[in-house]
Amino acid sequence: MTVHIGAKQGDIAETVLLPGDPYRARWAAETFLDDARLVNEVRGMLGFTGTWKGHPVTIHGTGMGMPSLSIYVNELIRDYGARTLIRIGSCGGMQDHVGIRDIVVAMSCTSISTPSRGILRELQYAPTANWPLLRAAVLAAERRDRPVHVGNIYSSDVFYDERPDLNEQMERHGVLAVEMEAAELYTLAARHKARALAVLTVSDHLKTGEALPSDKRERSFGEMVEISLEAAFADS
Ligand SMILES: O=P(O)(O)O[C@H]1O[C@H](CO)[C@@H](O)[C@H]1O
Ligand SMILES: O=c1cc[nH]c(=O)[nH]1
Repeated sequence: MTVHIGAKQGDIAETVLLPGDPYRARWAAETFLDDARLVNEVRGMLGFTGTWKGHPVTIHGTGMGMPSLSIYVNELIRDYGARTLIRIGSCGGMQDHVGIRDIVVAMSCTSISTPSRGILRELQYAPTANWPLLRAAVLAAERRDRPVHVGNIYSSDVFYDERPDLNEQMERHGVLAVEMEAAELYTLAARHKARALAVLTVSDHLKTGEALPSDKRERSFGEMVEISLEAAFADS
């Protein structure tokens, strides 16, 4: 047990899928895993462990924003031995060609700041996906009949953004979508020699104002879960 995770040693799999929403963790575990059992509910942050095609998998919520994700990912890696960590999140489209419900696979993450800023200081570190996971996820996504976009995303500290000028520059420089966790996930994984990826589904669009309701964010988006599971075990 850790301060924030009540699971016993051995209750967490080496492969962990990480939605921001703990109820999406429950939905994904019930939908995609066999023999899923609750392994954490400290502070209502639900984590489940089961198997997918015989492989042990944990699906654990991170909460919203990089400080919250940092707590769970630090404990999952350092105390429970997680080695492959894939964020399954929602995001806001920032380009005209990125549509609602499209899949975005994050190759790299732009940010203003992350919790690691304190140690990276003046370094403009570029949080980057694990290449074998990225390649496997893109191949898995391309096998489906749904648009997939691969590239740079923006990991923001805020949902209610007040800097349209920055969004304009990011759109101009090809940033595909905005979310709030992946940059710190990639940074922590690099620091601890683990593998990380973010597979996202577009739930909102910054340019058109479209937005899916909360129940769709919690209980749909199955393709990003399947793509993530296929990518995690592509080499096994
Ligand atoms: O759907 P999740 O995974 O929570 O991800 C996105 O949704 C939340 C904001 O509504 C932020 O956590 C953002 O990154
Ligand atoms: O617009 C959005 C949608 C999802 N998540 C975000 O952080 N922003």
